[in-house]
Amino acid sequence: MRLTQYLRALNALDTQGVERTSSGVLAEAAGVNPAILRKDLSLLGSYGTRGVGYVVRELADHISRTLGLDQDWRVLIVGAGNLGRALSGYAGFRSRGFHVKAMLDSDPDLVGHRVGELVVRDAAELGAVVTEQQINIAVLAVPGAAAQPLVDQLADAGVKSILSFAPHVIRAPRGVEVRRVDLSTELQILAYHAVRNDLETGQGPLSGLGTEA
Ligand SMILES: NC(=O)c1ccc[n+]([C@@H]2O[C@H](COP(=O)([O-])OP(=O)(O)OC[C@H]3O[C@@H](n4cnc5c(N)ncnc54)[C@H](O)[C@@H]3O)[C@@H](O)[C@H]2O)c1
Repeated sequence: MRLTQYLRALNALDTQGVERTSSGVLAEAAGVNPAILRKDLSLLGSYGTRGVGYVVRELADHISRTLGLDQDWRVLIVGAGNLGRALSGYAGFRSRGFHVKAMLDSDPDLVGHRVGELVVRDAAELGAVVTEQQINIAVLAVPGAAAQPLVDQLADAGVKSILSFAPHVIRAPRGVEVRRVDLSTELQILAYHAVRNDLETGQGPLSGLGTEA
């Protein structure tokens, strides 16, 4: 999504103390074509001023509002294993408006244990926790086979946005947005590009194979 790329670039400029920027600079920082950026921003109703450009903070706030990032997002993490614990401790969520409010696990040995500021609760309490903590986003950090039943339970409890790290394909219930993050696939894509690149530049272990089919 290009708006998130613009926002990341604007936040980086803001952190560097840059107050105004041009479409060319912003497009380069976001890694997109300047004409596309200008079109996207004009669709948002945000026109840069000729000779002045865009006011960095103002535009970042405008994009944040458009993306719903000015809201208070209350996050539930399901799965208090390696990944769930790592995610719950990530400070970058809070600074972007995502507040981890609860963590669940089905393992009785983990229930009741403290992870940072949270106490792991029993997965059987899912519905009650969603209501009590007014959860609007859930993150699944559970084994693949556990993901679909949890998505269905979360949907029944009223959660409409779910991010799953589980490797299984998930059927999203009606009205629920499920996004999957699959690091293994991303790594495979990266490996594929690295091999292609080596073949094309004549470097690397497979270079002797050439690029012809
Ligand atoms: N997508 C990625 O990039 C990526 C990267 C690492 C791990 N993963 C995936 O994330 C998941 C978690 O990985 P991990 O290393 O943290 O595993 P882990 O085994 O350390 O943790 C999984 C936790 O889920 C709990 N759990 C199992 N079923 C549950 C249920 N029904 N309700 C609540 N909790 C339940 C387990 O008790 C365990 O504590 C796995 O599916 C793994 O394949 C994905």
